[in-house]
Amino acid sequence: MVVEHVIELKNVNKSFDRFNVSDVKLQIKKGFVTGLIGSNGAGKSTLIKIILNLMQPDSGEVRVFGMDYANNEKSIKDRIGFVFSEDVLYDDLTLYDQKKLIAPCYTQWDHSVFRQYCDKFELPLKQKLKSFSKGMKVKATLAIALSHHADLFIMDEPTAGLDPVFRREFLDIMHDIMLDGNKTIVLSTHIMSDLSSIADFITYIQKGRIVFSKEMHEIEENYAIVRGGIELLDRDTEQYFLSIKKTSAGFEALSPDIKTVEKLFGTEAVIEKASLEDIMYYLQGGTKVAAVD
Ligand SMILES: Nc1ncnc2c1ncn2[C@@H]1O[C@H](COP(=O)(O)OP(=O)(O)OP(=O)(O)O)[C@@H](O)[C@H]1O
Repeated sequence: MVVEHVIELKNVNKSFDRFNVSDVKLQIKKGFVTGLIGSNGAGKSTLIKIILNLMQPDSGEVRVFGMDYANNEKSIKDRIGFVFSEDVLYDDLTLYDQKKLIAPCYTQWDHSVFRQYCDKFELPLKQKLKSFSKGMKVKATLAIALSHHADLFIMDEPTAGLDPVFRREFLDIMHDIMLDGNKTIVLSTHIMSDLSSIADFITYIQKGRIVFSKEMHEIEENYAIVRGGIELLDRDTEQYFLSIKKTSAGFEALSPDIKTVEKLFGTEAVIEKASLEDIMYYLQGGTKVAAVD
């Protein structure tokens, strides 16, 4: 069976006292990098925990590699490399001992790959993990994630706490992984520039709901910020915007369709391509005037 979608979530719901993940439908394509974006508390980590079966949904279906966790947990986890920015290692162990504990959990653990990454990342194997800096701990988790020939990498803010030089190195490693053609990466991050360089798809989460999942190039080519005088806005023109902010000088608005707004406003408005940051900013703050597909 060829599994085109490495991860598939159907109508997933999860309720906490003050937060709900609502009716999440998500398909992650094999062989691509998907970036999960959303503001603090939007639900990215919760979704990642659900995908990894570290948290169970109240309802809905989660399939990874076409399989469910109820019957295939071990074989699914065997093929996933995960990285969290949170501490997931045992502080009282050395990295060497931590590795000895983890290696048997994976059928394809590769000692030589682990050694290579420890050398590359300059990680001391015989030092207790509590003496590692935050960045060193992330690198250690990354070395582990990369050492068992995983097919799917799931990373929750992997570059948080990493210096700019290593962040670039991290992106190079991600590029190298993707050269294989069969690997898939899902990563959540607040660093939009990282995504512009590696993400093929962007899934945007807001208040526990998926607002959109789109191809990166589609976003880059079509989304626009439009600035102009308030007289340009009326019921007809407003329908081309997802969000409008009115200011004393006029309006600023987000459109998902640069060609149409260019035709509509010509030189009367200033029209620029929108960045991912722009899109998040406007979708969160402006007056919402249309549904995002
Ligand atoms: N176990 C839990 N019990 C109660 N509430 C929870 C639990 N886990 C997460 N939440 C709540 O769910 C919401 C979403 O949290 P989550 O960590 O998924 O967001 P996030 O998008 O990853 O945020 P950030 O970018 O700040 O890391 C928050 O309001 C959080 O308080």
